[in-house]
Amino acid sequence: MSEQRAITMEGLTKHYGDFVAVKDLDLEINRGEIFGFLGPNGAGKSTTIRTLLDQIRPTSGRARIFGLDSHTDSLRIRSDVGYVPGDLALYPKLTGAQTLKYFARLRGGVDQSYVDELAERLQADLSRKVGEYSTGNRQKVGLIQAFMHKPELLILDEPNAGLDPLVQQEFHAMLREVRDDGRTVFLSSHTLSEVERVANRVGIIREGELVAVERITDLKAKAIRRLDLEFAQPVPADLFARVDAVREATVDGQHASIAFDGPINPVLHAAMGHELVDLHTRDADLEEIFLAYYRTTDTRAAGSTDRRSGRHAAAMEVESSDVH
Ligand SMILES: Nc1ncnc2c1ncn2[C@@H]1O[C@H](COP(=O)(O)OP(=O)(O)OP(=O)(O)O)[C@@H](O)[C@H]1O
Repeated sequence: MSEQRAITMEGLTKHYGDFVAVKDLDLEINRGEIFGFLGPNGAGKSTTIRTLLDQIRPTSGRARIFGLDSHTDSLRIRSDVGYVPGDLALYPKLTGAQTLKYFARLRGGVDQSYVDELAERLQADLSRKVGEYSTGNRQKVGLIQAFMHKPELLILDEPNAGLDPLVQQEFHAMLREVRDDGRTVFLSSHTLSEVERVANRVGIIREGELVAVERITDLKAKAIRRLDLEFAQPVPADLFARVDAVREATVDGQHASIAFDGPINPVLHAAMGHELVDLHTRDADLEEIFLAYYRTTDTRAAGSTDRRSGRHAAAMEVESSDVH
């Protein structure tokens, strides 16, 4: 267990027939970090995770957890991992408490007082039958079973589903405690706002390919910013069309709204010669950065024959309406 890498993926690839769900993933997750694994629905997050856990076999490439092969050493690995699947299925006739006792037995026993503490922190009602639970309550049972043996690595596939904001805050506090303990969290999500509060680094996966791996702070430094300008007179619609830094510009009469990266100077330079009445800048949040990554790659993919392009564009539209 001296291995410093919690997870190593080398050329990890998974085909379903001739469909490429995950393509050539190279990624290293260090011990003691919270890593956000981000991508829209269908990007390949769950497939990657299920490969890590040896629930499915890679078509090529390999994954290691604490230096151990995810396939040949899967039994040894399991005792050090806590996992919440994206499609958590529990026995509907057992109560939450019975369910957790069952999982605890499978683990060879856990500290019951810690289970009680987790249940209290997440405000989980364990007395009722799981079949009667809301999504959020079921998710809480999933989280407790993942945390209860204090694993070295937590692999959480979209764990926030159905949790109300207060419980989410508590859950984030629990994740930070895991990290402060030197343990590791691999957290998949389709919304950046969910991970930006807790993650040290994020990897962005799109159509099975890793398109970026960044420290959260670097991602913010690269951030696209927004500039809103109000002019005294209407300005030409293509005023910012030739400015490299401009990623997106909406010019409507006397108003312009610009998304840009890098220094502000070239943008202001383009505006010169027109009388400015007001100017307002703001940092884009990570959701916008996330969408920008997708916009760039979507443009590149335009005209490609990838049968999934249209579907992913649609998925991102739903996401953007969620965040704007
Ligand atoms: N058993 C399977 N057979 C065929 N295709 C599959 C199978 N499992 C997943 N896929 C496809 O692989 C792609 C990646 O799916 P995956 O579940 O890994 O995505 P995801 O990023 O976890 O998305 P979601 O958030 O929707 O779960 C999807 O297009 C999905 O339809």
